[in-house]
Amino acid sequence: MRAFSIPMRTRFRGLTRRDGALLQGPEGWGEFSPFAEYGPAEAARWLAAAREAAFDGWPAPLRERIPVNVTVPAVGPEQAHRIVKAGGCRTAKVKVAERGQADADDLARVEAVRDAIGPEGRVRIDVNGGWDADHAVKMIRLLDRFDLEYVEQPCATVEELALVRRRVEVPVAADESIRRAEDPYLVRDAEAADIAVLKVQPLGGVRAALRVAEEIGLPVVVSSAVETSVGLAAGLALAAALPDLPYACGLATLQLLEGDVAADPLVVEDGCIAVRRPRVGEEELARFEVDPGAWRRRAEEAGSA
Ligand SMILES: O=C(O)CCC(=O)c1ccccc1C(=O)O
Ligand SMILES: [Mg+2]
Repeated sequence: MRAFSIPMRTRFRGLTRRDGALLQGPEGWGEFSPFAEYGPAEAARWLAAAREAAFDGWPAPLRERIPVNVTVPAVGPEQAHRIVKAGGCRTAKVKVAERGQADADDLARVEAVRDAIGPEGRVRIDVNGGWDADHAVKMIRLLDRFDLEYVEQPCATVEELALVRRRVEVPVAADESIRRAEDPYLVRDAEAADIAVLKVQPLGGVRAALRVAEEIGLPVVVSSAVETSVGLAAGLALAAALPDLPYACGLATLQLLEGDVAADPLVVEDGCIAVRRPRVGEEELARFEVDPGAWRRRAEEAGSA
């Protein structure tokens, strides 16, 4: 097992570095990078995803290129504009409702992103459960001045998502209500979302995520957990194996990191990422490598959870 710690270009989800481990097996490399606050039971699914990548490989791809969105952290409007222009994507996902910021900050950021991407581009927002239902309805209606493709996880609970979905025109996507839920199908049963955001590591691998996609019966957006090219490759494999892929995926997150462990990183070309498995480069890894001891212990704990 090898371990890495890569600085983030801008703070994201309160993170300033992305830490994780890499395991190698006959099929290639797998990434194990659960967030620091996750316990062994939750981390066990992330470990299963890494083991699948290294030892089992993935189902055959149905497509070669995956359209992706540029991810815009909760930065000021000028920086948001620059990120979208540099991203080269026709879809942008904008983080809103950051703790310590005001509604006016969200309005200014989304306005700048719409301006940067142009009238033909798509703009979606991700609230990470930061609003209560009444505030969500108010903010979604305000922000829809800039024409929203959908709103991801406007509120924390499935009940609130269902309430908001009935009160706004903008489609609702569920993320945390699927990947961190005991029962991901509550969203389906409560008719709480129009779209399912699926992430490979939190769901326990590409095959596990494909089963969720099939069972949940909603259009899927594959998104990353801010991973190196090794973890992103698993997201691409999922996006490539889904029977339908109507939306751009949130896999352009290498742009959020200062560097990568791959010799041939998964970069965006013409708004898409090519479906392939990059090689871990010794020189690239060396820039960010840390002692793997803590990650070995974390994997052991997760393995026996
Ligand atoms: O979807 C994207 O564009 C990037 C991925 C992303 O936003 C994310 C990354 C790590 C943890 C949570 C999330 C999230 O979608 O909420
Ligand atoms: Mg999200």
